[in-house]
Amino acid sequence: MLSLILCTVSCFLFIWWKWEANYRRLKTYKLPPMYPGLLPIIGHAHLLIGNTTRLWTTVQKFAKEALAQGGVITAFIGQDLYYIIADPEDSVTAANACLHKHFAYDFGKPWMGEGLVLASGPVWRRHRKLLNPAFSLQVMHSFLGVFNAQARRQVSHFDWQVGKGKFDHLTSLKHIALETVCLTAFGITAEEDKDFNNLYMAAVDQILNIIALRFSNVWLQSELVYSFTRLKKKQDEVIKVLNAMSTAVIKRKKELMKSVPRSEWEEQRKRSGIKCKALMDLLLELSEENTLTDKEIREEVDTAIVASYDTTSCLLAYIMMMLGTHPEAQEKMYQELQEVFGGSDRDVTKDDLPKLVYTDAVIKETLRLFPTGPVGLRYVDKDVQLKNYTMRAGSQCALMIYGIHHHPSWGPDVNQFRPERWLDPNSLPNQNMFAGFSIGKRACMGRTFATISMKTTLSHVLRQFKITADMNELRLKIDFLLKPVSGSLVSLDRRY
Ligand code: HEM
Repeated sequence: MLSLILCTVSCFLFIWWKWEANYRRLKTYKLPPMYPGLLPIIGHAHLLIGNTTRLWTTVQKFAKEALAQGGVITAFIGQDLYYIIADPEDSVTAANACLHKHFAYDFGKPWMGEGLVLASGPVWRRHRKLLNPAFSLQVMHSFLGVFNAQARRQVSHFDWQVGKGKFDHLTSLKHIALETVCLTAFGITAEEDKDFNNLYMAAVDQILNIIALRFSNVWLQSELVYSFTRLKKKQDEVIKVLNAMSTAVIKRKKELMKSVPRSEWEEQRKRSGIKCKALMDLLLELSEENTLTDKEIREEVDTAIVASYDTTSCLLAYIMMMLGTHPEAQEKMYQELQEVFGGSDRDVTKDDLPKLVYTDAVIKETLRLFPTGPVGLRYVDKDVQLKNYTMRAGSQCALMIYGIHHHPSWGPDVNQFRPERWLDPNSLPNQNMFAGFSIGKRACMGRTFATISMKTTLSHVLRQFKITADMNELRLKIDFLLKPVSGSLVSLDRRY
């Protein structure tokens, strides 16, 4: 017993000594101000422990402190030094210099492997270049037929709720968004088994929650400790469901391609209006050429599904709630739609898209206040010079997108929902101030996809319904993405 106590005390003293030595070494550099509440050994980790609602509160506090201290602060999580950056210029510098993702992204690798969001180094560079053509404006415009059809399906889902009071509109938005990515990026009809889709979407929610919990509860970061937990068992179950989706998508696409000769397939694609290769066609072509392995294809399919449907549906939910809370903004948007569509319920065309200026402002303003990806975490693999500090190689950095969006340069009404601020580009602070689709070389590849599909959905929904909501009811958490815990409720009345 005595030897066990002695052993535990010695281990503790050794860890403490190591932590102190590391801390004293780093303090010899000119560091940005330290966030209050530093404790020996664990640093600021105690502020992150708990559920992911608490994590969201802590992230907001870190961002506000960074802004109060001139844009950059530091914190320790265990031994790791973090540069927490809310200064827009420094964020761009850091985002472009540090292309390596933080180790927390590895927690998602049993699911998405080296897919674009998680990959680093040469794999990321190669895949980004290979997949880039699938996100061109031409490809996105060719999806407009599907976006319109899906927006009409969304309207018919919402029809059931008219006049019935508040309902949770996120579930329906998610279903339609999942179908949309299958129809566009993968060129297949979505899984018709509703139960399977529900199971899949629940599994996505669970895995994102698990990843966030592993980051915030630091003892779970050790693979050894984690392997003995119930959370790990849950993860294994959930991953089986997640992989079943990408396997089904690839299988269905391959069957579809086999059922018709190649020449006819190409002809069909031309007839469907898709002139360049959509993501799945490109992936399968790269597989035929042996440029990508089957495993890499599955990982990119997993990545594209979740990167697209979960983000766009959450943002659409926030936008509808914002419009429901701000009837004057909703009325302005409705007036714009009346002007562009001349009072008809016709489909959105590519010529309409640039005319939807106020709609675009509503999307950006909501994303500014509710950034779907509120923080980007990166590994600092070399010394990086910021405006006033040098980030040291071997440390970590947090790009505080939420902080950038609340920077004082936005003006005294920074916390208010005011889409009008986007209407005069000259009155906007510089372009680095908007980081809703992230910033720098690793910014979102699906920005155009997301913007066109959301504009199309909103154009159809707003022409049909008047929305009422109360944004104060919304409770948020960071499950990797900024997600509602509860209260994503709206009520709908028909316009006519
Ligand atoms: C409202 C919708 C969307 C928002 C707000 C959004 C936001 C973001 C953000 C913040 C990142 C950086 C993530 C990080 O560094 O951790 C990102 C990356 C990414 N997004 Fe999106 N996204 C959206 C929709 C989409 C869609 C529709 C697609 C695909 C069809 C997509 C594909 C990607 C990919 C592939 C990356 C990784 C890029 C890289 O690391 O090189 N996103 N997105």
